[in-house]
Amino acid sequence: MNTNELDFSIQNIPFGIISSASNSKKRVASAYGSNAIDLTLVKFNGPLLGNGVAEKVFNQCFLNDFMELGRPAWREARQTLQNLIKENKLPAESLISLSQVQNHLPAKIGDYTDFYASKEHATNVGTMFRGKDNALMPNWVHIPVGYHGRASSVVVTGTNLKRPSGLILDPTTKLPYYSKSKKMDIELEVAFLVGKGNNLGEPIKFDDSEDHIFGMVLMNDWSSRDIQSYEYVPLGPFLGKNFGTTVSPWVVTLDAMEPFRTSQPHQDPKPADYLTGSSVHNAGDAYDVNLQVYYKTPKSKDTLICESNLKYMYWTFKQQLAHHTVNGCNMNTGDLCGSGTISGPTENSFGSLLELTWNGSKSLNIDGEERKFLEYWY
Ligand SMILES: O=C(O)/C=C/C(=O)CC(=O)CC(=O)O
Ligand SMILES: [Ca+2]
Ligand SMILES: [Mg+2]
Repeated sequence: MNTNELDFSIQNIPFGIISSASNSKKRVASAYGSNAIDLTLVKFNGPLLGNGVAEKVFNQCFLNDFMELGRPAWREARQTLQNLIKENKLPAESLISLSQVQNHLPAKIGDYTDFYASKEHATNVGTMFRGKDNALMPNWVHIPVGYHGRASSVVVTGTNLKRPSGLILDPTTKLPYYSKSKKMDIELEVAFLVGKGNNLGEPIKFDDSEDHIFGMVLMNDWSSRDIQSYEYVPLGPFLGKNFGTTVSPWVVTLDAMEPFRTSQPHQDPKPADYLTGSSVHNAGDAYDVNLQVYYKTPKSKDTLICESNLKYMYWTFKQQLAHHTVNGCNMNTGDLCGSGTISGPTENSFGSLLELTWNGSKSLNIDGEERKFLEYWY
């Protein structure tokens, strides 16, 4: 098999936390081909990771200590691993089949913020919640709109979540009643993890923002639409969102993403200077990454319901980080920032069931079964 075609090619070299049957201790790993690479069993001799530093930061149950070292150290780890792979010198004992490892939450996440960066998603949701004349608020094209989420309920993919209950509106009586959510939804997102933070009062400049981003994970911002649509006025998402958010276990660094750089959607009006920096505006700060959502019922096969792309984000991660800190807000190592639901221009690229079924007004065909939101037996 050509390993360049694998998710875990020599270009990728992601970082994550694993444990295994033979060693139940959580520790830092990378992945190559069909194996995890246990980084506690690899020798790192470089200037930044030698002298016992690697042993210290890789013998941890979260990536935070490694992330705190900064981009030159992340690069050194990546290059060391790429060289060892090329020379076929990875120690045999460091390789564990991915089917034999358990993946864990990659970082200790202190704070979680979720943005709202797809213009198509914001317009679609706004149309459904507020009507088409108030769909996209006038501020949306000037600032990357976001809200503070809840870090405690961010868990690794595969963790079971319970359907939330709460107050939802009865459209006839116009009064809320307590119920299990009947409109359980997903949100297709990519999130970045902050590597190095900033001091309170000292914004991260747009031009420096990439050095503060450790890497990206896939994220599902599970959402209860009936709880959300009742509670969100005027302060925004709360219990409809904070019952669980899942992230992928492997963090893909920005260096791995370099070949996929592309332009973001045209920004008109041109954003404020702190959101564009000194470079030519929109010089390629977006990433071309195909994203897919599959729906599976207990009986069905995996059924493709959405094909989107990370490049549809109107506001880039660099702009989001510059914006988040422009007022002096401090970010810490391990903070998680979600892109916002990544919907594209066509109907099959909508990143939530809310949009794909237009708030339940039409159904999806899942391998012969009809679905609107995530099944609820009334
Ligand atoms: O009230 C609205 O317009 C909707 C807000 C959200 O659903 C927030 C959210 O999670 C943003 C996103 O994922 O793009
Ligand atoms: Ca979201
Ligand atoms: Mg969520």
